[in-house]
Amino acid sequence: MSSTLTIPTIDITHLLSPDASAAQKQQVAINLLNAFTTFGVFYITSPSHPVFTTEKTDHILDATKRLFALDPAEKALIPKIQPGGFTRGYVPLGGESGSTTKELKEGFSYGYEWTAADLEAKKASTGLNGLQGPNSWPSEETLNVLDQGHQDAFKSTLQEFYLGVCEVAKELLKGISLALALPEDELAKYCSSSETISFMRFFHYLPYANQGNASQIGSSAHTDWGFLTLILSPCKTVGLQLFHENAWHDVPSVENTLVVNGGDYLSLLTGGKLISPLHRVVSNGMEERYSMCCFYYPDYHARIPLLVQEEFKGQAASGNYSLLRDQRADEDVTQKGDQPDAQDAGTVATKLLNGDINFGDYIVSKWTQVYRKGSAY
Ligand SMILES: O=C(O)CCC(=O)C(=O)O
Ligand SMILES: [Fe+2]
Repeated sequence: MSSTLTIPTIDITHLLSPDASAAQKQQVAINLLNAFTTFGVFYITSPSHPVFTTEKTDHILDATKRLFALDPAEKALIPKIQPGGFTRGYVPLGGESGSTTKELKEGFSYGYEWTAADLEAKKASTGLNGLQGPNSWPSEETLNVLDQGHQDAFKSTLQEFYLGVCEVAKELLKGISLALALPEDELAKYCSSSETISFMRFFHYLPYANQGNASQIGSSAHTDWGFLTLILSPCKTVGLQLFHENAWHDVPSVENTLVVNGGDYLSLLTGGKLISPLHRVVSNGMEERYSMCCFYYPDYHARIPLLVQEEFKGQAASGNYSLLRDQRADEDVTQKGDQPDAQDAGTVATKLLNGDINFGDYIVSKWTQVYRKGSAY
């Protein structure tokens, strides 16, 4: 059973506007704090920003549908994601999971588009970190198929959308900093190159009824690992659900908004004050669902100290974050005591908060836990 909660929609225009007064920004911060401490999930909007317009949403949904509607043989030619945190390319059905449940979804993962010159310059200077690199686009031939008869080219539509969502995330950081009684640019200090390691995932959740599979799970119950997740959810069909007060609740699609949820790292840094919510995706059996999820990270080398003074009980104290749990598949867990990186949640939390490990190195090690070779179910 699930029901719908009244999850707030927060207009963040005052965070985006250079003319907004301190009082106006503070009001947005209060709304963010309420939503973050009650649910950990909320909707944001700002009519003045292109990401929230019906026109752009329609273009993105159309591009997403075109991609997943490709001929299976053509789809199979798109490079597949590889293990490790740097995930770019096609995610086949069953290619990745946070649990042993077969998740009925396929995906496509992309991020920052480097120019060839910038990529070479970066390699020659500091080198690429473990979350940076070129995208894995479909071949030119497939891109031509995707673009046929459409005004907006597939690749540029996706690139523009990714940068737009990263921009919104960065502005949102101002409101979150204020919500934590910090200077408005505090969190942005740790996110100067976020867009080069954050990434977007387009998901296509398959209706289970015609898959010969009774599982309703599109994405198993989990918390997100990072900082902020921003989701465009343009399909009216049931899908995203939030676990709140011991029950699952639908997080329905709301036009011209993005769904935002906090990630484990942000929650950990606030001693659990900002909730990293447990959520999942279910299918109603008959209808497809598409979503576009941006996983917004702080800088790879970020070592962020605890951001709050007060002690909070609850989520942080329980250590119940996916980020801190060993999620290797059950079959591997029997051996995990032998693994050099097996550590309990409390130890990992302390290391992250003390700055003994940086965000990026830890995330890279986490990603290897959810990768499945091919469709190994
Ligand atoms: O598709 C969605 O709405 C959410 C997916 C999700 O929670 C995830 O991939 O972490
Ligand atoms: Fe998630």
